[in-house]
Amino acid sequence: MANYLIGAGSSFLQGCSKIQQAYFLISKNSNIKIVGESIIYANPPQGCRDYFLYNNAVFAIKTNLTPEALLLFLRSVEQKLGRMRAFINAPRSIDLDILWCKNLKRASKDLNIPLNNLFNRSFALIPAIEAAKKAKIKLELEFTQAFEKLNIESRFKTPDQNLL
Ligand SMILES: Nc1ncnc2c1ncn2[C@@H]1O[C@H](COP(=O)(O)OP(=O)(O)OP(=O)(O)O)[C@@H](O)[C@H]1O
Ligand SMILES: Nc1nc2c(c(=O)[nH]1)N=C(CO)CN2
Repeated sequence: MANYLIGAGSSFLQGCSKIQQAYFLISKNSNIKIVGESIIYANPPQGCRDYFLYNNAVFAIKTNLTPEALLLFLRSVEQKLGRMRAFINAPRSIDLDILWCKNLKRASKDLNIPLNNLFNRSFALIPAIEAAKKAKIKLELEFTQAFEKLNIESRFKTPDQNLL
């Protein structure tokens, strides 16, 4: 069984519920065991010019599926939850990405592990570290080093803080 970290993001108003539904559908797959999860964060969009807040969370899982089979399964969950790909960075009901896998790397057009930009996207990195900690998964030093470079206060604002 391999340990993976799965990133979930939604830019819909009901983003939290999309992430909860994704969690539920993943937990129903008999080949996957969820072993930890982060809280659901509300973050300003990063790396794109959206106006709305995103919800983001990370699930730590154990599975025997190959990375390719896991990605196909995650795509099927996205479909079930109404994911459309109208254009690049289009508002998304749910985006599920393989962020990282213990002792495994991939670098092809269709699958990068760790996911490109994981280490400079605070919306993915912070919940990834949290989920791994809950699951007692030991992460590489690269995670701590990247975390220390983040300016967390300026990157994580709750909706209430944005009104100040
Ligand atoms: N680790 C990975 N997890 C998920 N998709 C990946 C991964 N590595 C490469 N991809 C590829 O990324 C492509 C784009 O995925 P998607 O449509 O979810 O993009 P996006 O959500 O618009 O952008 P982002 O990459 O920022 O999530 C897919 O075709 C997929 O094959
Ligand atoms: N905060 C946040 N920003 C983003 C996100 C996301 O999930 N959260 N996803 C993007 C495209 O994948 C682009 N920007």
